[in-house]
Amino acid sequence: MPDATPSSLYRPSLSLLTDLYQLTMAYGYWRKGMQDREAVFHLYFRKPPFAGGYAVCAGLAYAVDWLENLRFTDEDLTYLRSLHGQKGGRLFEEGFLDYLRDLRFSCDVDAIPEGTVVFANEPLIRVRGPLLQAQLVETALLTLVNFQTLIATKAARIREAVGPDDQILEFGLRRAQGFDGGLSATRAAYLGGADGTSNVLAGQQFGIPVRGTHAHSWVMAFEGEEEAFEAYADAFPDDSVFLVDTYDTLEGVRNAIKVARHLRASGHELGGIRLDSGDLTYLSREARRLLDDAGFPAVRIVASNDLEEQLVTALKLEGARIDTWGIGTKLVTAYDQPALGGVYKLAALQRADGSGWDYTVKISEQLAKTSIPGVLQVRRFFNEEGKPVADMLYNTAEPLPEQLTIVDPLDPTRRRPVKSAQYRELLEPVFRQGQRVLDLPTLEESRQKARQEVTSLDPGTRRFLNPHTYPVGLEKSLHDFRTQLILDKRPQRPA
Ligand SMILES: Nc1ncnc2c1ncn2[C@@H]1O[C@H](COP(=O)(O)OP(=O)(O)OP(=O)(O)O)[C@@H](O)[C@H]1O
Ligand SMILES: O=P(O)(O)OC[C@H]1O[C@H](OP(=O)(O)OP(=O)(O)O)[C@H](O)[C@@H]1O
Ligand SMILES: O=C(O)c1cccnc1
Repeated sequence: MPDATPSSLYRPSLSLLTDLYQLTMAYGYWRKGMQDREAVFHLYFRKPPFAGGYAVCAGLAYAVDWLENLRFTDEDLTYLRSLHGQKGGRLFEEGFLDYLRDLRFSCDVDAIPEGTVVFANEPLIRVRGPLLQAQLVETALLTLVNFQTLIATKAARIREAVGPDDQILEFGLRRAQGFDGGLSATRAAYLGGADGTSNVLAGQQFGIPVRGTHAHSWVMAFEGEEEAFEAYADAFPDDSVFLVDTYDTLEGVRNAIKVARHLRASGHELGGIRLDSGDLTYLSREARRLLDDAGFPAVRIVASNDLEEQLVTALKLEGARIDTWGIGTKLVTAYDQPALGGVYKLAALQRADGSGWDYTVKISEQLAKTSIPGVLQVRRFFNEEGKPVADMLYNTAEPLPEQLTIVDPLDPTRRRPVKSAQYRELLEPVFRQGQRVLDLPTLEESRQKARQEVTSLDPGTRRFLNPHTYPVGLEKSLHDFRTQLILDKRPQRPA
């Protein structure tokens, strides 16, 4: 059994970061000579997370990196060579491993940029290219995009709850789903709206500002609380935030004020105090009063303790005086919905004789789960004020009619003729024949985009409770075509 340590997991090749069935299907396509049939797949989710009205897409930078580095190394191939089936025979023949050794990603990829607000059924990524390759990348794309989109959305909701001015610090690493869960969650949390993190590796890797206070153990390691605060202030005279709740919170605030006076006498100012238990509304109000009365109105109040967006909303409504929100577990684990159910579905396959597309559809008993055929693009329409009003999915391989009508895929009687002249195509070219054609935005740019996109939404779509469903529909000729395809594929059983 090879030893795997965190550092050995970050390896030159992550091409085996996939489900076995992607490789068995690849082998099967190769044996059948189908590997180069052109195919189109879409990655999308069917419901925004957290019963919300939107999601903030994230993870594309990781996905692009994974695709650019897709290579089967000798080490990967040695492992694949060692795999055997139930009866002891080798799973993959040598010729296939040679094929994998020479494989170079050659698909076209179009994607919605990180930080964009997205809705159910919209392809976040479209992969078009040789069937074997377009299928092979499914699992990695899903694992990278599903998780980061989930966490970026959670962070955006927390930003909505705290408002534009307070600071959000992400403190989740210790409770994250493993070490990469921690690292990618920090990135996505920052993209979605956090201002900083306690995660030092994320600071180094992504340039996210690192921030922090100290633990209860710091106070417990000294004779008394005041002595502990003095010692911390001595080490960080301009960067101290004292955790005041180890023994008695308001007594802790008084001790913090004493040390703040000493700091001021030597030309420094206390940065803040942190509350980590008890009634955060009452304690923050009392702490604010004590600090203000003592002449320290600029000392910030940080609060932590299992916070999430609903609790933050409640604390705000109760009149809590909190300036910085330290949020860990419930942000980085997306506690109330730990997975986004994004899927990756085949939508079109070039005919064997190369004479055009055969469109494909996965039928389900639930209409919401029936896939959408085509080579899809998402067009977002805006009103005169530049606010998004509706999104339309359409098939780029077919001509568009003059007059556009959007049909709700779940209720085809709900239709909207398109009036707005302003629109944007959401999917942008990222790879052409395996070569990257897009310079990715910086994390900072994606973060700013996320905020601007969320604030451009209607308040009804932004609210937490029973949000308004933003209109996303199929262009009518796509809807008609899909309906006919479903009728053709579904067995017509006699009553
Ligand atoms: N004013 C408030 N309104 C609603 N919930 C609050 C309020 N103040 C704190 N909470 C939340 O109540 C929960 C319980 O907090 P509390 O400090 O009583 O328990 P605890 O975390 O077990 O404390 P300790 O860390 O001392 O063991 C936490 O999730 C906290 O964020
Ligand atoms: O509550 P979260 O949103 O997950 O935020 C992170 C929590 O992690 C720390 O607690 P922990 O008890 O691990 O250590 P401590 O001694 O520093 O409080 C910190 O005090 C927060 O309460
Ligand atoms: O710096 C902090 O206050 C911190 C860091 C990690 C977890 N909880 C708090």
